[in-house]
Amino acid sequence: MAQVVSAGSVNLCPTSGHELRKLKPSILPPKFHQHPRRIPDVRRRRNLAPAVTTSRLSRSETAVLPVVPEHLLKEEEEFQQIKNIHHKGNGSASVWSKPNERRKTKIVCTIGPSTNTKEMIWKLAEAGMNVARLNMSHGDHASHQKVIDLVKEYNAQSKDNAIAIMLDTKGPEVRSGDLPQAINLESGQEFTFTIKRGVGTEECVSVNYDDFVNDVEVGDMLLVDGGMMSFVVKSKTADSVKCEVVDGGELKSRRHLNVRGKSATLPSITDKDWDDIKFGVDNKIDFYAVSFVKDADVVHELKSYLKNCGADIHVIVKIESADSIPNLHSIITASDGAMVARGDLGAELPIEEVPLLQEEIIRMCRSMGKAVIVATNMLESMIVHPTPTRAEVSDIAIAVREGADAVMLSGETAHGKFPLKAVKVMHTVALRTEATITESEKPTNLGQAFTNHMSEMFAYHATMMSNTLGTSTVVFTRTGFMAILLSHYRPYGTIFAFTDEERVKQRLALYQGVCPVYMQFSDDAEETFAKAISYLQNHGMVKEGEEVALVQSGRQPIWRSHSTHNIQVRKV
Ligand SMILES: Nc1ncnc2c1ncn2[C@@H]1O[C@H](COP(=O)(O)OP(=O)(O)O)[C@@H](O)[C@H]1O
Ligand SMILES: C=C(OP(=O)(O)O)C(=O)O
Repeated sequence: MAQVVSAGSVNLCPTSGHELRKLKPSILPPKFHQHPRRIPDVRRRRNLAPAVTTSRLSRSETAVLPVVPEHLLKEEEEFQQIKNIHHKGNGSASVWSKPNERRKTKIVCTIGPSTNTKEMIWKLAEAGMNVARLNMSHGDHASHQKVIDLVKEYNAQSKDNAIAIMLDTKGPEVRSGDLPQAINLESGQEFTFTIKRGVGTEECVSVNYDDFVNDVEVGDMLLVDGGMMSFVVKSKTADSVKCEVVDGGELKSRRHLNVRGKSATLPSITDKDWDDIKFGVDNKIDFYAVSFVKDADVVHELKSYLKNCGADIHVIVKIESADSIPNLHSIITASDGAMVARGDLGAELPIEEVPLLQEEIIRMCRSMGKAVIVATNMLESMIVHPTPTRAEVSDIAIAVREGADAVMLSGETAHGKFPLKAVKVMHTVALRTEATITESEKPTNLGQAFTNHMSEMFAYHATMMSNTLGTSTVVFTRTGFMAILLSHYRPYGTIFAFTDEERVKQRLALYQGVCPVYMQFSDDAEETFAKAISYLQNHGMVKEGEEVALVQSGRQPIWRSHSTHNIQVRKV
């Protein structure tokens, strides 16, 4: 924690007094306008969903409008428009029953004591989980192995659904030690953190990081559990840090410990992480989520290790360290995607920076064609309550509107009381929000190099074509590359990605708008197209007479010797 955020261009945050790197001027989140309205009669008569109609307004428009007949009319128009968009996005929405096929934004679920059984994995998958996350900060290899085996078993027996597996490294995180039982700490009382092992009393608890005493200074603010409790450092000895409790609460075992404005001076990948990474290679998992990445070097190191092992595992960088912010661009460039890990991010940096960083990271990933996940506290209250707060619902809607590939559940599914309800809420909110998105920001640098990148040109034009006609897109891919590229253009319709690799099918489960399907390709392109279309028809994913945009391109186009790259419209 010796590296205070300091070098480079620094901006003194006037309200918090913390030193912050100057972020790019942020584009404020789009403003929404909610009419305090009655449900118009016409909607009631037609038995339409009594949903509040949201619409994008320019910033200059006023916030609240009185309800007059014109507005009711406009409201009905807006509602119809949304219905049409919904229809455009999902040509056959009415005949689909499975949540995963219609929702575009994916759901990552952390698996823990509440969900690590066969019954719960199956139920989570059916409720809408797309990615199972294993947090290596908890559990052991045997318990994670059991979950991996169960997810693979689910995938093997499920013909029309796939769950990706993400292994989240513990990283150089600083945690308090084990306690025989939770202790209550009152504001104003003294409390000590020590680097001595095995201490867990009412007055003092161990910290798992030997340089803790060297890294913190008198006056530093310590945050426990992402800021649920805070302490100010009063004095230090050779092995202990004496603090005063600022915001008290219940201290449980193995809680996160952050020092405001500082990152731990530890390597991003620790010995334990390398051990866990090898465990991931042995189990052919799909993604690593790498904790506390501070620069691109660590991503290069991991990628070259994976290459040497011949492992096809994608690397998602967790943006949670103060030190990562100045290196965001190079870190994301080196990776396959990023996770906005808001828990630690909001502890290392002032919390008011978190929404701005979330927007900036999503924008950056989108512009670079990388996956992006928004994580932590999304439905936190549902760990103990069966319904979410309205603020949590809004938080999910914002991440969806900002264009995240996926939203994540942590404690809600790992140790919460209502894991299935949490997934259902996330599913419903994402689906409802997606139906109101009229146009999404197009990737800025994708498509600029059309002359060099045939695939990008095809992805761009296939998207334009499917959006204009209101069709789904059907793509054939061996590596997943073309499906991922299409996903970054965010077509309104679903991307049905046919692949002859089970691993690729599983990985594509993370990507926004992609519905992966395993299918063996035949040597004949026409025969394969026909097989794919009849698969979609048989599964109720497209209807007879409907058009689909068919894409045959990518880095390794299939049937290249027989036919050229092409996009075409086919009638089912
Ligand atoms: N594999 C596991 N075994 C036991 N408990 C777990 C596991 N995964 C998660 N949890 C519990 O769920 C909580 C929330 O999960 P997560 O946000 O991933 O963890 P953390 O914030 O501790 O890194 C954890 O603090 C822990 O109590
Ligand atoms: C996702 C996060 O990481 P972890 O759950 O490992 O603390 C976070 O800090 O928000």
